Amino acid sequence: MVQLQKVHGSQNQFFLLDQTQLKAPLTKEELVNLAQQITKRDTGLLNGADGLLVVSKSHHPQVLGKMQVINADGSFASMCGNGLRTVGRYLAQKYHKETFKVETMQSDLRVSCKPDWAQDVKAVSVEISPVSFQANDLPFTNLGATQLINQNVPEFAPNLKFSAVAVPNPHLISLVPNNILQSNLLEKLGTRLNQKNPYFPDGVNVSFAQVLNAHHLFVRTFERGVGFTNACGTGMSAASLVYALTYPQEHLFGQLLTISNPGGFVQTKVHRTAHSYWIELIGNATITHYIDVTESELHEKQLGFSNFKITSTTENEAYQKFMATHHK
Ligand SMILES: N[C@H](CCC[C@H](N)C(=O)O)C(=O)O
Repeated sequence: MVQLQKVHGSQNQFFLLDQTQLKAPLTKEELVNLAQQITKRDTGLLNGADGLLVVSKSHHPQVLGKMQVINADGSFASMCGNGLRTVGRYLAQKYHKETFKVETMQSDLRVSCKPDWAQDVKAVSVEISPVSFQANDLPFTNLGATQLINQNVPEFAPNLKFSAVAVPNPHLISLVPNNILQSNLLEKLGTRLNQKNPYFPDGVNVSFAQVLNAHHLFVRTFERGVGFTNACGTGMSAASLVYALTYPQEHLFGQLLTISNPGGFVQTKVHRTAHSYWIELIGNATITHYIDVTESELHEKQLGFSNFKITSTTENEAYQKFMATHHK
């Protein structure tokens, strides 16, 4: 038997599969097929999810495992902030370690377990990096510049300023007033920039961030390869960086920020390095279900989930209870 987990970070939901359990790891095609089917909100497993996190062996020193991220549409992503917290918790429990690195597409990232936020609400801190504002690192084109930091882009929306940053997956960020946050502009722009368009050939995660007070943002994200999610870890991290750069007089680097989202909240800390930046993302890593299935079923083309044996945890109730009393 093979055990999968259904997990969430700030209610950004994923299935997590540790491939090292398998005699024959799934091929790339089988992983994409599994991700596309299991995440479907109607016919998928447990009302679906936003993506599939695949854990496999890393050959890098001091690295406990490798994380691959597959969006609900089957596209691969170079990074997933909420997902990395749940993978971090998984590897911490598997190897009885508190602080270690996880290999991701572009770099080995630091992960450290934090004191529980509440009974049955585990918390993990992860490193979000590398960070780049260069057009060819997103990529973006046809915006008249090789960097986009707090610029007007009338083609996207009148009167808003936009920033484009790779962390390293691609993000388009705008700090907006509440009425814009509540409008359908984010859905229209997110949809448009994730279909064939002259600006983001590989698509882009689009986030609108509202400044609630000096150390508190609300961030909503339309994700590449998924659509709206309850939270986007890399989106909230990118928004924190853009916010710190936009208000240098607030001296926000190194300050603990609270980032609320439709699924709850996380904390971020933006760090400046000699040549760039990195962001610390701290938040819950919740396991809602354990799922036992035979290895052969995972290799099947047409997955039926009826034989998947589900065991629910009580962690989601604990998370909801914590958010009800702490949601900022
Ligand atoms: N949709 C993203 C990947 C998932 C990122 C998000 N769920 C997070 O927590 O960072 C992309 O295609 O770049």
